[in-house]
Amino acid sequence: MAEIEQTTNIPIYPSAKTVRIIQDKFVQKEFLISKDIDVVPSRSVQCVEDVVKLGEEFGYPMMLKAKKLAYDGRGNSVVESAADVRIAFDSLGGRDLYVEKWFQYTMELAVMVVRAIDGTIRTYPVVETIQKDNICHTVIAPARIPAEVAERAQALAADAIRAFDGCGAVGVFGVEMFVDKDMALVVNEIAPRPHNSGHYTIEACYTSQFENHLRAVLGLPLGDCSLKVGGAVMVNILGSGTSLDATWQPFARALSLNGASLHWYGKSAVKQGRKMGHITFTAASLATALSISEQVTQPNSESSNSSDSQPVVGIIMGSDSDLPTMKAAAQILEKFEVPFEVTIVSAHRTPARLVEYGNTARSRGLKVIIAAAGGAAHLPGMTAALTPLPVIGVPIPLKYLDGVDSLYSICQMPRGVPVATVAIGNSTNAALLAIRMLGVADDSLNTRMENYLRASEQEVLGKVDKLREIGWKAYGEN
Ligand SMILES: Nc1cncn1[C@@H]1O[C@H](COP(=O)(O)O)[C@@H](O)[C@H]1O
Repeated sequence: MAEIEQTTNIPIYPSAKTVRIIQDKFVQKEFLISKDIDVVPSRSVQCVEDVVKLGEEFGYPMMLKAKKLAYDGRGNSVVESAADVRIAFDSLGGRDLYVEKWFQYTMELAVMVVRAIDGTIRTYPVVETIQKDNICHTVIAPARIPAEVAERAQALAADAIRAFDGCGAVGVFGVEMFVDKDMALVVNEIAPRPHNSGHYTIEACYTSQFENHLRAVLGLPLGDCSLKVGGAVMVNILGSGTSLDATWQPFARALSLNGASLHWYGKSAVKQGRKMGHITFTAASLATALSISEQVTQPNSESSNSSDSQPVVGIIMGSDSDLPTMKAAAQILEKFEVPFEVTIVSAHRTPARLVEYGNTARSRGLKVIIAAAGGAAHLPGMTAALTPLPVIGVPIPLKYLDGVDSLYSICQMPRGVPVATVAIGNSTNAALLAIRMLGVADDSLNTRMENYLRASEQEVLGKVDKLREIGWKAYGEN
């Protein structure tokens, strides 16, 4: 921060300098451990050899992290084994790095802490943070943990910030921690600033993290950090592809909900996975706040009020000439009463439509995509590259090469972008696999799948009886 001439008695918070001091101190585990703070062990590294040496001490996997500008899954890399060290190191090349020991956690918690100039410390409630793809998706306040654990978490967060006494650390800090299977707590990261896991405080607490930050650095009395509602759920809204319409969908749904407060950040461009805003749901109880939030986050689930016919499986095919092969998939989904949509998307003839379909599939509520194409069958692979949803590829047999060309171009995907490929022309199996995937979150589908398996077993056993009864000659004439 540039030098600012101090014209009043209001102290000026040297944020950039403090951030630097704290960052440097925090990566030295000895600093916090010497103050009896339980932290995930971490150590600064300068070169590949340093990382390899720590691999021997910490064991693999380990996290390699950049000291600065590492957030939302960026600026860090998992080191699976000694063989991965160089790749991981080079991927973060040229930055100040540290290595963190792998920690097997059962839950992630966060506590916002505010420290006044005179050293007074206040803690906000303990919240649960739920990450997907290394980005925080949901913050639940208060965390669904026993009171005794919450007390320990607040005390640990306060102690962690107290450890920086003497560094000029004033203002708001986000303390993130892991919970292990025995409910032990260790500090994972400290963000020396107002934090995403504290955004819920705007609507849910008497004094928001932002107001308390200002109060702290201006030397004013700190405000009340406690909840003024029964519960709050903060949901981050991430860019859905580059589509403003698709990204806006959760806001459109939240506009009609009581207890939903919308924050759109007004960023100039929508980018896939970028935080574009957040919505905080508050209510007299956490259960109610959660169920309101589900009307935005899971608009197709039973707990929300939306219609049952919202498609969860998308069947796409390169041409209408693929429909005779794909009919069987539609019939299976109909039989299992799984809502689905069918449309034509060609990777080569309608590339822009493919990008739009892939980028918006998830936000439109689809859970699985079945993609069919023949010949140079790039549709399934390109779709899998655009969406995190599972994609099942159906190779269509054409006049030449009997579908082997389609099979190879669908299943031979590069590492990192999987397509589950079924047998040539077997769209029935594609639909059955999609239903099994949906069964992970809907047990009634598993029951229906068991019945389906039993019915096909009975069908074969019936044939066995008939063959035995009438003999192979008569059976063959039937
Ligand atoms: N690979 C590809 C890209 N766009 C269409 N196709 C495929 O080309 C085949 C022949 O399409 P058509 O019958 O329309 O000529 C179809 O199997 C269709 O999936």
